[in-house]
Amino acid sequence: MPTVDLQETIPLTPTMKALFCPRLLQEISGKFSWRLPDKLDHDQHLRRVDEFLHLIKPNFDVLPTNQKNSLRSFLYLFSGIIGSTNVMVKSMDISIGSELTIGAGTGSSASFAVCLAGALIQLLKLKSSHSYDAYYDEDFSMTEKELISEWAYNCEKIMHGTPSGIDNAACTFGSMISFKKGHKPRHIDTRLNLRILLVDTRVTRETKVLVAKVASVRQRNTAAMDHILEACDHLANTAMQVLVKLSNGKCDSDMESDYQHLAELWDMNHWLLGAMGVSHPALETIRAAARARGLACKLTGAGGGGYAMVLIPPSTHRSTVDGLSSHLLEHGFRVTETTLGGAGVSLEM
Ligand SMILES: Nc1ncnc2c1ncn2[C@@H]1O[C@H](COP(=O)(O)OP(=O)(O)OP(=O)(O)O)[C@@H](O)[C@H]1O
Ligand SMILES: C[C@@](O)(CCO)CC(=O)[O-]
Repeated sequence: MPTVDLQETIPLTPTMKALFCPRLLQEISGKFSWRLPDKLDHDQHLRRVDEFLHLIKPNFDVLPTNQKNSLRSFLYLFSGIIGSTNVMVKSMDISIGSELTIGAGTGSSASFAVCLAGALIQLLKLKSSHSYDAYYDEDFSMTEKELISEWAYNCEKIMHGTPSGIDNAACTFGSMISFKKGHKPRHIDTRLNLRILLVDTRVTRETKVLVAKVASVRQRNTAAMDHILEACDHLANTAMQVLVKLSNGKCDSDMESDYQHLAELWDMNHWLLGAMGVSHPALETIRAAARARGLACKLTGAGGGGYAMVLIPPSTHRSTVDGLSSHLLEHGFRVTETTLGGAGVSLEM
């Protein structure tokens, strides 16, 4: 795992002895299957993983949090998925890379877990198929994607404590999704080329810590915070309507006003997040530079540093985007021009 500067050799037979055959939740009988990630006794399985890691790595507690969580998630998924089958596993090399900055609000933990769960499920498919070619070119089915997302959600619990499930859903299904905790993600078919500047503040932070901070602000100011959260919900719903309109729109002048409306919602969302206490001086510096050029800018993920996103409507002059990028680069930020709505989990073999 070069991204977290970790190279480990994990003994296979002791892993199988200690962690294979995960248990179902107490109230459910039968044998655990990798097809039922939500029925796994998460706490018990994670406890076994932690005990095993302390056994094979006596210095486990002094490792950096990044490395600890990556190892815990890896063993959790490997034993949870492969260890619930009678597929024979042999020694293997697994290497996981990423282009994302870790702990910066672009869901690197979910993307890591989604890729790993996808790879392990594909390995199971290849191992349990009689013909090696049977699954060679096939991508994941919708049911498989749902399982990948659920496994990744379990890993997010290891990383974040109380994740909503939005990051694993976005990483798995790609495109754009409408998401509310506890509900199935809804796919929005926008066919939009929504351009953004993704700006890395280079201020690292931990999502778990920020989420806990918001929870404590809410505990002291419950009614006010609930109104802010409700306002965020309204903004998101309106933004979705605007995105759908933009995706179907044909008339340029309508499009321009829809983009302006989206920019307004973009800024309002940032201000509400700021009221919850998750902005940062570096994010405000980036926002000021974007504002000076008439562009909307908001924080992403849990805030507190990490990334800002500047919306670039199609009418924006190239010189405006280049001027903003140079300005931000000169101030030590990293800038990537990209579009929103990637492909989701997919196989390349
Ligand atoms: N390529 C990778 N290899 C190994 N571990 C990774 C990799 N990418 C992410 N991780 C794990 O994910 C953790 C980062 O999770 P964290 O939630 O703090 O950041 P994030 O997911 O980038 O931010 P956010 O959840 O706010 O979008 C790291 O501590 C590490 O354990
Ligand atoms: C900050 C948060 O909304 C996303 C982190 O990328 C937390 C969550 O939804 O679990």
